[in-house]
Amino acid sequence: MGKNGSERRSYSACHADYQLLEEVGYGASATVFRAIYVPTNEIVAVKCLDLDRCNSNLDDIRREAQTMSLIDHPNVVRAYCSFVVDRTLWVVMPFMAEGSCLHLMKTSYPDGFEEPIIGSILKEALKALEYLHTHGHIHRDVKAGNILLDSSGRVKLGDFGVSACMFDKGDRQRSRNTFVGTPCWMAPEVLQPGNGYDFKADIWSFGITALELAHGHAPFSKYPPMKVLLMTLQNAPPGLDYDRDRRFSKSFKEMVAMCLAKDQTKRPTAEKLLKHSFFKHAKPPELSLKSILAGLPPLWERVKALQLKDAAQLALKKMPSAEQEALSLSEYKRGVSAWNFDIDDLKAQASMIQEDDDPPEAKEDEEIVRAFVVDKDLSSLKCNSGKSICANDIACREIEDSNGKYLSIKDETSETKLDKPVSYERGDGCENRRYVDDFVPSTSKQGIELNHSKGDVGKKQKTYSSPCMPSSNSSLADRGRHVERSEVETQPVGEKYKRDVRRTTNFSGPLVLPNRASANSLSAPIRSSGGYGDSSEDKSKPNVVQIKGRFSVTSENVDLGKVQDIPLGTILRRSSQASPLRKSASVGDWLTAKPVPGNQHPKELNNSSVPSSILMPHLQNLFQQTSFQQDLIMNLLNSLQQVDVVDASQAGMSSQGRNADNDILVEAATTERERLLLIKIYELEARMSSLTDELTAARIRHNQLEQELNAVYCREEEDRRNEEIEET
Ligand SMILES: Nc1ncnc2c1ncn2[C@@H]1O[C@H](COP(=O)(O)OP(=O)(O)OP(=O)(O)O)[C@@H](O)[C@H]1O
Repeated sequence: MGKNGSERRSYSACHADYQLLEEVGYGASATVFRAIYVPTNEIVAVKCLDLDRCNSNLDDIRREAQTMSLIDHPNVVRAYCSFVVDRTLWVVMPFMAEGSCLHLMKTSYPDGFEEPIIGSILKEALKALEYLHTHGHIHRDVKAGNILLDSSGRVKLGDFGVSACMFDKGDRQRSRNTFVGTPCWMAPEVLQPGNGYDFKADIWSFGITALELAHGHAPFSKYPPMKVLLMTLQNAPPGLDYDRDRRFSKSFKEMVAMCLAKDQTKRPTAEKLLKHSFFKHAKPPELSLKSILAGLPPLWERVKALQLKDAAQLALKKMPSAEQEALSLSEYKRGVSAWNFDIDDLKAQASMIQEDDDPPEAKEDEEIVRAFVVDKDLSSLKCNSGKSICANDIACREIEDSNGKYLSIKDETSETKLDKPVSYERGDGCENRRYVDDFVPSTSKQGIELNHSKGDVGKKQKTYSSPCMPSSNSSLADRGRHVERSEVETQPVGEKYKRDVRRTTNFSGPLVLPNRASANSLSAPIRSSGGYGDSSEDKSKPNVVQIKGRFSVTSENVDLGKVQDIPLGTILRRSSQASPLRKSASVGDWLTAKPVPGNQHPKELNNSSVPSSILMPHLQNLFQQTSFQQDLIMNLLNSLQQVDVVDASQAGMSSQGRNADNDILVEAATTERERLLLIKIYELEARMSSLTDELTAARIRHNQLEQELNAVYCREEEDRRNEEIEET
């Protein structure tokens, strides 16, 4: 028995004992399946994480898995066991049949929940945080997507445990220079240089989650990552508006405001927050959530419908940039927490934002999809005629409708014949508000195609984002990332989760650019070689610069040898061009943050009274944060410079020669960007070196003065003594 009274069964660590059924969730780093634990016939959830994407070694992961299996609280999803299958980590956990609060909002409550529901959900999540914090853990990824509900309405905080600690040590990156985390939910101190962060970062995320549950989306969720980061640092904290959010009580507003204090020391602990009046009258979720869970279709059907909706949205947009927007939007709203700092991606996302506009309401995608009609009732979809799929089963997995036809997302070639709206009836007779929206475009050439022949399964390997895909040039890995979801669906499940867990989570073509050699090189503005390197280079291990926890950054080694060739005059010229970055105080400060070997303060380093075991983690932490900030700046720098280059090109070019010229331009911009980055680094180092020189000179001067002072003092002493002798 566990401490909270739950029975502690043992689960085998043999993958053949788990029969994977439907996909019920996908996140930035994993795909989650409903599964049967064959020895007891129990339904469980199996989360499959791609080990290739984390830097921890297996021993570390195993050790952490053991520790984490000791987590025992009714509001925390426990990892029953975990084991490695090929290059995938399987984490077995209880199946939360109603999925996440995010799922629920996306499918049925796009504008958020009523206050009593929010109170019930948040109270349980807060109990989980209290438990984790008092046991010395920080969750680091609190958000609606990680608050899970079971069929009885019980609430548990998920995504903690092996996967979390795995990424504490490693990182959740999927490419170099990829900053990973959940920007909308991230506390300012997580982004702020110097001070580090603690469990209060969870309280901030908890406050953001409260807003998410109240509005159906997190604040700033419409903005691209970079903007979210800057807004979090520079703006007043988000909150419940006294006018716009009149439907919410004063105590709710007050509770949110307490959590979202920018100064972490001013935020309450979970324990204290639980005593807030807002939670006093919160009903047990088993009672209050009953009404909102009644009559929903099974989780996997909802997930499938959401996936199709995402696909439909994507298909509607034909231009690459438009695709990027659509996906960025859907990824944000879905709450997927990984993204990259790819400049083109950021630009595409930024292109849909007008600086001074009010943040658009989170309805855009719903409106797009409202114009769609669909051929088949999605509720009739089933997986492979209802057959379950075992890990070892090579049977093809298809999305089948009741007539044995299957649905696949098809590229430009298919004629879409979609005429019947989807709707689900709730048990109480009310039509589900949201499922009617999960349609597929009738007007788009890209869309859902009804294929009458099963023989075609697997042949159709189209991409969601063909317009921006250089299919002939891209590597297998690259193509893999672009392969449409339907293709993924037609693969055997065992293959799918073993080979590319992340691919299912990220079918976002826009995040990948042409000419990139592999998925690993999604965003590599800091490169020592020209252009985007080849795939072999991409496979080389990135230089990982981590911030503790999920908020991590990777950076590639910079070939400083190249820097030596750059004339100093250029450096100085370039540095003034790069100055806009200094506009932001917080960003500007970061520019000087790069530690230069040999320039550490001697007093601190030589302080032998502080044991190195204590000092080292602090230094590492500092180093990691500093590196992160550097990457951030460099990405900002790239983004600004690239925008300039592209703007210039667009202004001066005829449309005919534009494509070819654009290629040259992009290449030139890339090389130029790298050069500028190297220059920037060199400039920082040169500055540091000159400061060191100044310091040394000052020290020497100081010593000289000290000697002179001593000499004067000695002389005075001697004079005094002589005088005394004379007097006596
Ligand atoms: N035990 C479970 N039972 C049912 N569904 C689950 C379970 N665990 C996770 N899910 C679903 O799978 C989704 C993705 O899971 P999870 O958040 O753990 O993946 P992730 O890759 O860590 O995602 P992210 O990094 O975006 O948080 C969840 O949002 C949830 O909807």
